Amino acid sequence: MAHKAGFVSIIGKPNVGKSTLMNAIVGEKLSIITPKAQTTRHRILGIVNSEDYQIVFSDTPGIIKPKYELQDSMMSAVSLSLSDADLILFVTDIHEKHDENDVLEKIANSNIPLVVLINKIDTATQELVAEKTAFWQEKLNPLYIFAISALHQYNLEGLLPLILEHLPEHPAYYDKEDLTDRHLRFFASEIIREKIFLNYQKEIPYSTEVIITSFKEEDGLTRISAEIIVERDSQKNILIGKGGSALKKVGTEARKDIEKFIDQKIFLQLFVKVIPDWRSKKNYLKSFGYDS
Ligand SMILES: Nc1nc2c(ncn2[C@@H]2O[C@H](COP(=O)(O)OP(=O)(O)OP(=O)(O)O)[C@@H](O)[C@H]2O)c(=O)[nH]1
Repeated sequence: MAHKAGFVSIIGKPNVGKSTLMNAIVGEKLSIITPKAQTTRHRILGIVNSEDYQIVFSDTPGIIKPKYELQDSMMSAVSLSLSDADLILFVTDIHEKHDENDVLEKIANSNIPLVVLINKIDTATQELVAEKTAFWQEKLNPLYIFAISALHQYNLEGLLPLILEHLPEHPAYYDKEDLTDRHLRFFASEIIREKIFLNYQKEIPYSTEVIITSFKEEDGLTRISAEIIVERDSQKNILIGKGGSALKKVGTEARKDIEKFIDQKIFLQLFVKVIPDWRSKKNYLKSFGYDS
């Protein structure tokens, strides 16, 4: 059999379960998963390798209407991933409302083979599943529709064979040993950001960015320093907490997860820095890796 390789884009609104799905398929915790919307800002690649194929998954930021610069650059990540995909997996939450016709149009008009995944069916009745299946059939006329639960890994078995069927014959794009094209430091920053999302309320998670300023592997120990960027002094105070208690909790939780991920002891130092209005400033966004 000839070798197959290609790109699969996982697309959908925020919080529908894209990261959960990709992680279930890739089998490693590559994307961060939290119960809050829009936690995925970057285009993350997960790669599934075997002797005969290589599937490159991109997990795009949830589809949204751009409100400020940061969201603009998220939308261009979505467009980019539509442009180079061999197959689109459109993920929708079974309970989601479908008011974004512009986005659906973009997908329907892309001429790329389309599979609709109706997710979170563990939270719905059979009648609703049937109703939504008919709705998406009519709306997008996809090649296939699967009713799934990414979280409980239900009805995902058919997905891999279907993807392979639509992958072109092509040599591998990435080294077969690699699981992802991102460096460990990227995952370290994503894990820290996940802990911020889990530990703080309201606007704090959306006003922060994490930058790894140093990542040094020594014998048996990795030393990591990270800056947490916020927009205002008041946010800095909340992040740090009374006597540093809040930041300490984030640091401890992040350290444990990073240690599990890289399978090595780490020493983690966190600093909080205020950059007023960083989300609206293009040059900062660029230095954080959001290139538009
Ligand atoms: N009940 C149920 N919950 C699910 C399922 N799949 C995902 N979730 C939950 O939905 C929430 C969002 O999941 P994510 O995978 O982060 O969603 P996402 O689409 O990647 O979100 P963004 O990164 O914000 O675009 C998490 O709390 C998941 O545990 C499912 O099949 N059933």
